[in-house]
Amino acid sequence: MLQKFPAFAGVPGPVVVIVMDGYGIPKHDVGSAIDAARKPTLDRLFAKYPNIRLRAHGTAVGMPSDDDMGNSEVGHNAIGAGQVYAQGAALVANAIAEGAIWQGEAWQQIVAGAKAGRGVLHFIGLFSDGNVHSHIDHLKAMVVQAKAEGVKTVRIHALLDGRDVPETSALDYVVPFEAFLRDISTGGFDARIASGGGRQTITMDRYDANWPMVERGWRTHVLGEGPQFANATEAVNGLRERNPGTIDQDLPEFVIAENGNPIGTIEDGDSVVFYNFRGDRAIEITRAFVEENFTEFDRVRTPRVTYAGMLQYDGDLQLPKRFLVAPPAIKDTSSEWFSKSGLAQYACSETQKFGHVTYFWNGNRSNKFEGETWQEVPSDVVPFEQRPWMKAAEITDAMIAALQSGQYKVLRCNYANGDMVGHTGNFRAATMAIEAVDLALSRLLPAIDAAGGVALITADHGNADEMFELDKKTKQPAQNKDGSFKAKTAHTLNPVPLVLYDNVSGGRLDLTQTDTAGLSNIAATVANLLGLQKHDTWDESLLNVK
Ligand SMILES: O=C(O)[C@H](O)COP(=O)(O)O
Ligand SMILES: [Mn+2]
Ligand SMILES: [Mn+2]
Repeated sequence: MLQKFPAFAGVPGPVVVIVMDGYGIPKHDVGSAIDAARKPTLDRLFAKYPNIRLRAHGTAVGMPSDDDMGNSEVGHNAIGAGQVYAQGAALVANAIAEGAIWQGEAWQQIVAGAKAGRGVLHFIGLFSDGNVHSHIDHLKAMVVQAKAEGVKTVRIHALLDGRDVPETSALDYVVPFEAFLRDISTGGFDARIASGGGRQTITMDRYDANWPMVERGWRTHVLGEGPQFANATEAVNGLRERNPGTIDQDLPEFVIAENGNPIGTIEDGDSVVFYNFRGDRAIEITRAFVEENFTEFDRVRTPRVTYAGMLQYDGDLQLPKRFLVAPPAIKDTSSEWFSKSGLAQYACSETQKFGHVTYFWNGNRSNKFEGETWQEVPSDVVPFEQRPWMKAAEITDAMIAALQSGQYKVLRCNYANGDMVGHTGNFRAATMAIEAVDLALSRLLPAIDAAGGVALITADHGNADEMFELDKKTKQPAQNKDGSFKAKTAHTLNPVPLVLYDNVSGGRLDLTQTDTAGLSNIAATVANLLGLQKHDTWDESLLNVK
């Protein structure tokens, strides 16, 4: 049970945390869909209510360096847990730098498994240095080590990114990596890219949104079905020619073949490492490999393999059982402690972000704490630039109903729009995404007033705030030769807002801007608004009671 907070007895109604996914504070108005959007509700919030800036990237959310952008996993982990843990990206980099990963039982079983079979080790994962789901340097280190430990054949199944890195940068990774693989393939060792495709087309679905995407990945990587090319460089060039204007994340699948035979199907006795460290988009394909009674799609053939994830992706489900690096041990989350303090909690988002406000929020656990209600609004399966409003209205309906029920003391939701539409690189659609969130807030806030509650309105990281790539030197929006701007699909390094929407305290409550204020300060702030002290392990509250 959390102790009472002496300075403030708590607001009469509920405390609502609203995450506007991908809503950063822009540095430039050029290229900011947030500046371009008509957003009277947000404008009024920033003009009339206490608001500060929070750090949402780099070391403030457990990333290895301040050059790393934030992302949903680390952002929601920090908000929900009220603490900063060294995250997957940092844990894996350290385990490799120190060599601890090679001493681990999981790596040894992967190598032993491959050697006992045909000698084939497969790596499947996101093929970039985005450091959101994976890092290509981790893959490189594992290929080098596999050779040193006597594995004969390595096959890589490369998911093209263009979502955490520039939108058509695939060849910047594929060309040098294929050269590296050619150089290291000596003395009977043979390492090649064997299949792949755009990350939004195959394999990396999340939250059960689109299983056919995972099935397509299985058929590509495991069964070797798909358009054939001689190598991955030719595949990327060929697929671009056949699909003009398609950005990397949306490219179709490809298979590398020799004389019509795929070079890297996955067979009995092989070892498979899924080398993403982040779990949301790793869980479905992992289930396809490890579940005996799997019914989500017809696997056609189920090779008996030694399978490992880079991390364990779900602590409650222990998925997968074998993993190369231990995930951050996230403890004492706000959901757990509000639950132990007897508070009923409500969490809502649409499918694309549902796990963000539940599983990520609760420290990468898929089980609820007592007194939690989780509501998922099914997302459409469409390119989101075609529906930038997404399910903002339906999430708002659900939140209003939950507020009106009077059952919940702590509520949270995530509006996916700024992020999911920001990732498409479509500027016009991204402004509409922000406008949809603004409209949703204009409906939700009066319901919070009616319930005697307050809201903290924030974001997990930026995205729609920078829709054009920045020039590396000038940090200004970069232009193509013809004067047009280069579309940007990735997150940003910008801070995010924290607004306190409070019409109940009579002006007693304010927010304190500190140099280090970040997402991990939100949990303690919520506790204080509830009239409770923070848990000892949480970072400081930003609430200032006058
Ligand atoms: O998985 C994704 O869609 C992107 O890599 C990161 O976006 P998110 O961190 O906002 O989910
Ligand atoms: Mn996000
Ligand atoms: Mn995102």
